[in-house]
Amino acid sequence: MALECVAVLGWGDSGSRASGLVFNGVRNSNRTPRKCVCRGGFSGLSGDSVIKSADNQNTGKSSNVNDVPGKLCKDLISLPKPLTVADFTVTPNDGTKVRISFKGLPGSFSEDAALKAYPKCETVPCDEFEDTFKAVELWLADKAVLPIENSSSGSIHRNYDLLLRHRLHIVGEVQLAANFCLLALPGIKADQLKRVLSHPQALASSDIVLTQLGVARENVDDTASAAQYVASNGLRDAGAVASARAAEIYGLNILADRIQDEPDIITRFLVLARDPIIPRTDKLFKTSIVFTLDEGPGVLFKALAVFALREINLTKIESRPQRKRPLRVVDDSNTGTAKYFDYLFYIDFEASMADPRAQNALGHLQEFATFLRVLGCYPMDATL
Ligand SMILES: O=C(O)C(=O)Cc1ccccc1
Repeated sequence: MALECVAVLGWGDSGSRASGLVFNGVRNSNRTPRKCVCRGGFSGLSGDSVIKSADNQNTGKSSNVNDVPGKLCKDLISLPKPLTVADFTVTPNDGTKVRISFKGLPGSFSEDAALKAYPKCETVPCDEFEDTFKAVELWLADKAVLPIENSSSGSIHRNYDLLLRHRLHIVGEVQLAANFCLLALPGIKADQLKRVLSHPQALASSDIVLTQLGVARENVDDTASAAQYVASNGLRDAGAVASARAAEIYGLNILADRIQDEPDIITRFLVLARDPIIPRTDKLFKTSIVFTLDEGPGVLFKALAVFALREINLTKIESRPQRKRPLRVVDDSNTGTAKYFDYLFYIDFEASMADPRAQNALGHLQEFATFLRVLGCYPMDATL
């Protein structure tokens, strides 16, 4: 079992700032990777400089790393190395695999999304969306991949609610064009199928082909579970809508490929992590926020204006009722008492938090929003 880690990280040269930032993290070094305890200012110092300052602290004398005897030198080399930008990159450079949690069985489209983002990752299948969050929170996984919206059926509302309930940060997005295949046991032909199992969204997106076949549709949790169920129960009258990778994993045949009604059905997934990434301006970044507003005419207009005024493009807006406080009671002496739904607004906008326009827009929004949280700032997926 790895040790729990607390690292105190120095940013820039200021000691006061350095001592202010405490986070839990995994430090990669060129020794056996493990969670480690690192304390001290790492600000802009080379490894040698750190060795020197440690030596100076012990002896009170000035020394040069080249002068120290072999034994001491060896001990010093085994000291933790200063954190570098590489420690914050998505893929460890020592060959260890990033562990990514996803909902579903191996072969599901969510696993495809994880593999698209991190081709060498180790995937961690989970039963429920909530478990993918917990896996990261409990250090069983480094990141979670979560579908958030789909070009044919829209937002996955439950996952918006989970983003708010948990404290993970959005660190990336993945857009995946799913290729839905009709799978069956080897030797079975399409006209022998009486029913087809899959995730409801895959069944809905393959409506034309399934209607032509005249089969009954059965919902299951994810596309790969459908394939696994047909294979492990040896079902000769049942097919599954799933990926080509699921066919390979569960030993099924592909009877038809690209059976979706529209040629491109895109699912957008979010990548979540315990720590946020450092926003940059040298490539396209997106920021996701959630906020609440007071009741009143034009308040949403005013909220959207903070972005329009700074020419910041919005890519998504979603509203969800506030579960804990669903109704707002408004008393008006003229019109009486009214009850309104109280909403959370989720917005994605095309700007990095390192961009002053984004900072000013959020500063402006904060002046009248009753609650505001930045869910993450992350590079846009421009691969499709
Ligand atoms: O069921 C799956 O394989 C999933 O990952 C959910 C899903 C279903 C259909 C399209 C994209 C994601």
